Amino acid sequence: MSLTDIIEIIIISVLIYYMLVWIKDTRAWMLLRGILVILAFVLLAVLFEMNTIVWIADKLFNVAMIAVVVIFQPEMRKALENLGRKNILVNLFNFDFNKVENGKFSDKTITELVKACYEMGKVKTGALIVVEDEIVLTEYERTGIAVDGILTSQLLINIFEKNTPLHDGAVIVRGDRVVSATCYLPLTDSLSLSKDLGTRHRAAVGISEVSDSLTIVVSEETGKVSIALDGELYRNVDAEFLKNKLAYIQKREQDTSKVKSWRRRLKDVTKIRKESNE
Ligand SMILES: Nc1ncnc2c1ncn2[C@@H]1O[C@H](COP(=O)(O)OP(=O)(O)OP(=O)(O)O)[C@@H](O)[C@H]1O
Repeated sequence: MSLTDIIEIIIISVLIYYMLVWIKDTRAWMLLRGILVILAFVLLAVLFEMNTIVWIADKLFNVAMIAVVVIFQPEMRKALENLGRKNILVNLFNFDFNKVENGKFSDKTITELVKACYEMGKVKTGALIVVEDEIVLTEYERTGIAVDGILTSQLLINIFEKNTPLHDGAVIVRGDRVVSATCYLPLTDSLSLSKDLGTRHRAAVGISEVSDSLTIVVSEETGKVSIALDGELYRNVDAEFLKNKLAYIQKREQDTSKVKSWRRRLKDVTKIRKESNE
């Protein structure tokens, strides 16, 4: 056995491990159990030489593979997006062309967001605000009207004011700017979401399932503020909780851009050296 074989075994083991973890974390787990039942059935058919069943199973195999890809398209897409999001790829190939350098939002933006949400809650103005993280939401941004303005509580309150042209749909926030309003988001088909929640909350959970964004919902009915993050809905949160979650997203961005800031620091050092040489 050569060194290459050992490396190959390690790579395949790691890939199988990550695939099993992925299957366990998604709806694919149920599917895998279903497939195992069918495989056991086919195995029995082979053992007892039930040739017609074996022939049907053989013919259905290719169709089943295509069906799996179609059924799990959202999960596969998310898995690939997660792969592309990993620091190694992003930093090696600099794939995040759409991200502005130093694109994380400031503490001021957090304060303005929290202020706007609770002020809108007080007067029961409905709002849906998506705070983008690493995954760029261009395809959803395109469904709305471009705004590209610095985020302030006044701007958000103005956008969501009832009977104004921009109040319907979602606002997308990138860094310290509101990039787009009236955006249409994908709705979740989660059955675990409470029946008393309507499409605004479903849209918030929907976008959190397909991206790493944090979405804030202000209910028009109750004035309560909720957060959707990683497919979970945190209902009726207080200002402190919202602030902490936003700070967590802000820090997470800072963590992923460690290599960038390291590069920037390297550039600065080279610049200082050049200047001192001159
Ligand atoms: N797919 C979507 N993308 C973006 N915004 C949406 C989407 N679906 C609904 N909305 C927004 O939600 C509003 C309707 O909210 P609805 O009353 O159905 O939701 P809700 O979850 O009960 O919220 P609320 O508590 O505010 O009533 C729409 O007017 C629209 O602004």
